[in-house]
Amino acid sequence: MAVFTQVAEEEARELLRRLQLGELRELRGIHGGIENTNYFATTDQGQFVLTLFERLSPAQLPFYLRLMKHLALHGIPVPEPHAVPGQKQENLLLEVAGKPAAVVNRLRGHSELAPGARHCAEVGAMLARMHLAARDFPLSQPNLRGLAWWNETVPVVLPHVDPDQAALLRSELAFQNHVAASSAYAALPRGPIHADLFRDNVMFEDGELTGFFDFYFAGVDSWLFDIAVCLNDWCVDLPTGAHDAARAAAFLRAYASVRPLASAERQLLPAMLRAGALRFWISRLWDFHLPREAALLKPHDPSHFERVLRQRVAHPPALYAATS
Ligand SMILES: Nc1ncnc2c1ncn2[C@@H]1O[C@H](COP(=O)(O)OP(=O)(O)OP(=O)(O)O)[C@@H](O)[C@H]1O
Ligand SMILES: N[C@@H](CCO)C(=O)O
Repeated sequence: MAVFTQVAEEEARELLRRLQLGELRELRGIHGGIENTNYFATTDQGQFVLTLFERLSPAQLPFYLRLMKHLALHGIPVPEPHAVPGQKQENLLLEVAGKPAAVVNRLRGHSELAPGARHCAEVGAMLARMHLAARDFPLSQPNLRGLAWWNETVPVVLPHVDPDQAALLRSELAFQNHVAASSAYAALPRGPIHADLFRDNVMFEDGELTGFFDFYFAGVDSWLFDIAVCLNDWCVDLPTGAHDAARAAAFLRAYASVRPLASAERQLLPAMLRAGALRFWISRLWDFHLPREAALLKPHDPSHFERVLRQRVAHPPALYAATS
């Protein structure tokens, strides 16, 4: 369940009035997600989502909320956060029940958990549009689950894994540090990325993409890393983690039709697929073995991304044809 903090209807009604989003008709807790408290709020003007941030530091939130606003204003379908009219429009962070909070538009549709090549192509094309639309976003915050975090966290999870897994974590981390020091890596185009665009963070309605959401791992990093995170989720078979060449080609062709990949990106794609798998293997190991507040977390299976990483190392996919 994902209502960690109860919100009184009266408080939600008052807030929606202040935001000039209409008169509350229904407030319903959302039973999904493990990080934040979420409610669907329906008013006589539309459908919104009220999120109370349970864990994220208020210092990090303006980057996420203003990025969503920026993307929405540039025509990318993402939940648009609302500010109180008359106050500074960049002030999107609200307070509800003593917690930092936001009110955003509700996206239509549902997540496509068994995507085909057409869904992957839609996500690829929209991801490229999103990268381009975020180029002039003025705030900067690093990807807080990037290389520095992997270097910090691998030693923390090593005591919890077997010797074979420890050897793979150590060697892959060394490989990624080596890649990050290369001139090709320095040449990768960068900007704000979603960094967690899995199947459950995208909505479709009648086969059409209606939006990307859950931007709370976004940060500035290489665009290629975002592509790799998507390929590792949208274009692998669950639960084996095996690469699906048709879906990957559809994704990459659609992405490259909006923004052709640079030569450094084509060169580093296999390495970045390994990086994307390593990132989620580490975070899942961390959540599994070192739960922060056990009651709030139902950790994802870490072994899935161990399998994806082993596959990426053993069989670097030949994806280049789709990218040029
Ligand atoms: N803007 C939105 N429009 C439509 N549905 C939304 C929106 N935001 C959240 N939801 C719904 O609420 C559910 C939970 O949201 P979300 O996945 O962001 O949870 P979380 O706890 O914040 O994060 P996590 O996915 O990391 O557990 C989503 O699966 C989705 O069904
Ligand atoms: N997408 C992440 C969860 C964090 O939102 C995972 O599958 O491990």
